[in-house]
Amino acid sequence: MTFMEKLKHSSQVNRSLVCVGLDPERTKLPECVREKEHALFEFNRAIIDATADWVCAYKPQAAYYAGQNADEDLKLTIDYIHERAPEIPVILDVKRGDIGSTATMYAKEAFERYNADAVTVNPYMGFDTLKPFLDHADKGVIILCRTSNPNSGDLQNLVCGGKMVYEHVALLARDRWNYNGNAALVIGATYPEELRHVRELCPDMPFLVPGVGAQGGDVEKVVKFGCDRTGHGIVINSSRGIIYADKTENFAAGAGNAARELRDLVNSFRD
Ligand SMILES: O=C(O)c1cc(=O)[nH]c(=O)n1[C@@H]1O[C@H](COP(=O)(O)O)[C@@H](O)[C@H]1O
Repeated sequence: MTFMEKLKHSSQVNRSLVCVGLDPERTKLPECVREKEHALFEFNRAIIDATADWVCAYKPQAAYYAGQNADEDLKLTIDYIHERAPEIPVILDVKRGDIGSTATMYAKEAFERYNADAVTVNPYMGFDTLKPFLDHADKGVIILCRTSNPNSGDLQNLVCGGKMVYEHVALLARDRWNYNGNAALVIGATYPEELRHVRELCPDMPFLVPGVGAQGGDVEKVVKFGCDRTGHGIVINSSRGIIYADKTENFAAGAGNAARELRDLVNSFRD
C-alpha cells in the first residue's frame, strides 16, 4: 500500500484524523521509565499500545532522538509501529532540504534506514531538492507551506509575483511537484484563515496540521476549514498534549484517553 492508501485506510478503520507526535524528552518521562535502557522507546511503546485504536498516523520528530543520542530508539519505535499496528502510517518529521545528491541520501535515510511511510521536507531550496523524495511514488512527501510557529510569516507571507510565498508553495505542490500524486502540505493549526485559503487552492491534497494542544490551535476551525469535501484530508497532530497528558506511572492510559478525546472532539465537528 502507498502512504496515501494507508492513510485513507487507517483514518477510516479508526474513524480518526488524529496523529500522535512521538516527541519524548528524557527529563520529562515518568520515573518508572526514565532509567530504563532505551527509555524513549519504552515510553513510546506504551503510548503506541494505548493509542493505536484512536489514531490515523504517528509522527516521531527526529530531533528528539538525534538530540538525545537515541537514534536506535527511533528505529525501534518505527519498527514497533509497523509490527504492532501495521495499518497505521509513520510520518518521519525531519524537515529535510538540500542539494539533490545530499537529498538522495536523506531520502534513503527516511525510507530505507527508518522505513518511514512519509517524510516532512522544506521547500526553500526548490524542486531539485524535493525530487529525490517525490520520486518514491509509494511514500508521502509532506511539504512545509504555512508553519505553526509565531514568526512563520517572516518569509512565508512575503508577496512576490502577486502571491504570498506560502501560496506559491501550495500551488507548486498541487501541480508541478505532484507528478506522483504523493505530495502533501504542512499548515499550522494556529493559522486557520490560511488553512481555509489553502484548502480552496488545493481541494484534494492531504494536509498535516500540527499546532493543536500545546500550541493552542482551535480544533473546530481546523476541522471546519481544513477537511476536504469527503470529510477527510487532514492529519491533526498533537505531541505534548497527548504524550504528557498524565505525568505519573499511568502515563500510557492518560495518553490513550487524550488521543480518544481528541479524536471524538474532531469527529464532533465533521459533517
Ligand atoms: O512538520 C511538523 O510536524 C510541524 C510543523 C509546524 O509547522 N509546526 C509544528 O509544530 N510541527 C511539529 O509538530 C509537533 C508539534 O508538537 P506539539 O506542539 O507538542 O503538539 C512538533 O514535532 C513540531 O516539530
